[in-house]
Amino acid sequence: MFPSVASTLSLSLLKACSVVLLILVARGLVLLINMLVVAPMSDPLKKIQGPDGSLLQNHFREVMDPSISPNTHEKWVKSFGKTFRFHGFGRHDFRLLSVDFCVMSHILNSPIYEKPWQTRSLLTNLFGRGIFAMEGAEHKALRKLIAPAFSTQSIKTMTPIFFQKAEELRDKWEVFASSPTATLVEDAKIPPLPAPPYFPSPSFAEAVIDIAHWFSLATFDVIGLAGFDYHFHALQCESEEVYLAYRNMFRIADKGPKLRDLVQLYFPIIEKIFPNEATRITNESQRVISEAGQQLIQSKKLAILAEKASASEIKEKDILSLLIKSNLSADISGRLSDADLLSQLSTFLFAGSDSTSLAMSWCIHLLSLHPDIQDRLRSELNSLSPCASNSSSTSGYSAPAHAEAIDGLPFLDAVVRETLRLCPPVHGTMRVATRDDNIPVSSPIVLRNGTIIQPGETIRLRKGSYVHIPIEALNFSTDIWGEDARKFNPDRWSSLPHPARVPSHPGLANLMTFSFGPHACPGWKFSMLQTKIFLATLIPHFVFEPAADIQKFNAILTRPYVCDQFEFGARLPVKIGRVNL
Ligand code: HEM
Repeated sequence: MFPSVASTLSLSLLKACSVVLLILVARGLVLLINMLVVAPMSDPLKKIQGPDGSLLQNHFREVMDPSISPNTHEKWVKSFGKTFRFHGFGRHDFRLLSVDFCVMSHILNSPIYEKPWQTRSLLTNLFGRGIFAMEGAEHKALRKLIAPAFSTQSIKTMTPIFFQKAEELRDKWEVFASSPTATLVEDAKIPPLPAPPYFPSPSFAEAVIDIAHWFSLATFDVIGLAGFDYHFHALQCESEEVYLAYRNMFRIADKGPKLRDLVQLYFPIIEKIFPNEATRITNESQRVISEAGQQLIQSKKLAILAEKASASEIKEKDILSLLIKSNLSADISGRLSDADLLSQLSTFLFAGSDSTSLAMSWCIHLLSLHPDIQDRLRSELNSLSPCASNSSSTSGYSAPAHAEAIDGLPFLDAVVRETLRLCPPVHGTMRVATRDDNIPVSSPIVLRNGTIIQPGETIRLRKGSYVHIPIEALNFSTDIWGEDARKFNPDRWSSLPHPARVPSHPGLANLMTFSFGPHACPGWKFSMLQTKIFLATLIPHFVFEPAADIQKFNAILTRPYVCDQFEFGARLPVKIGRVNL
């Protein structure tokens, strides 16, 4: 009797399971059909022109790969106008792309648009839940909190740090430039480059250095000191633990997301159950960063509490101090936990160092390709004051005053802006609509059915639609910058064409490099001044020539690679020689 009850029970259970499974499969099918067929039919973006593709074709590469994106964007703008759609994960997935500033301004300033959860999740996996992952009131409060660290006054107080690190780097490079047998990089883990093509030049010793590597060390030290009042000494000790942890983590991230990474975004459990080599390296790097960060937070907390106890005025304006101070004073409910503080620290370490180091690397690269511009810049810097051109240290004169003089040099300013325009370290970003919206356009759009949307009228976007913010494409737009938009021409900044002069956002004319709106880069002034001070310290001492063909690769940031040597990772070798003083 019992076996038959048991078998009846198990039969019922089996039936119940089958029904549940059937319901799940049916529901999945309905969702799939809705996603692939029904929803796209009523998507307003379907009406807009854009490149077509086969069923599962995507246009991610055309949109985001800097080796083809400039030509593709230009071709699409010619064919479809300034605002069009492309395909994400297949023909059903319509996404908006626009080089119309009116459209971009609306999207970047409206609270309707947020970073997609996929972007936030990817960044959270690397840095924890820092500012990059925040939206709404929480994000606004944090921006307010850190604002004093990025004020003009605060940045002025950081200039001695910029000079100190620029001079340390100059002294390191002196050794290479005066030794014809200098090695490319001291880090033995990076395989040496094959012999570079020879560029005959009587002024040159045969030293070739990887400037991307060196700027990366120097800017890491700068953000440590300026952002957290902590000295990593990465420039002096390239095997500095936290720095290496970062580099290792980015050697993985720089390869770009693989299919497995995309699947893991939707099913994070896979990473936990089947960790691969990349996961293990990332976890180990995060462990090192976390340990160092926790120590830093604790000692900073103690220092601030001690200052509080002695009733002396707390003067520190570095990012970490500001976060901790506000934490100690805010009501308990609004306080950041130590884990939150750690995520912010990790985020700023990345945001503040890598992007600026890339800006400097691209700048030297462009100057090496344009010796005439390099010479003009050197002349301007030499005319400034002896401090800029000789090897004396910054001690003995006021760094902020000297920084102000450097900041005011017109050609240096033009060279830095032009580099940031032509080689934006952030190639593009993404937003998603959290509600239905109507977006105003300033340039006409011809819909697929021939209807024309006139300037001042709007296009409709549905909740959940993705928008690509094409930073590089806007920087390369011939409508904004003129016919020679893809040329390195710093002189354009002394007579900008009208569309580039009327800023659609505050900041650097219509340069998109730092984005704009509530998520715009808070570090742009910090980065510009730091770059200028480094150039003012290095250019009067060294001459640079190209050492290899370089290409851009974009994964989170746009980094330089030696053509056909992708496997060696990001690097930018240049020939370096001493200027005969
Ligand atoms: C050349 C150097 C830099 C470039 C090109 C750059 C570019 C950008 C861009 C494009 C964004 C907006 C991303 C988005 O909306 O999706 C951004 C955000 C941000 N940047 Fe920068 N950045 C640079 C330097 C810095 C520096 C030096 C710092 C800090 C010291 C910094 C801190 C941040 C932070 C915290 C955010 C997030 C802002 C938010 O979400 O509210 N950046 N940056």
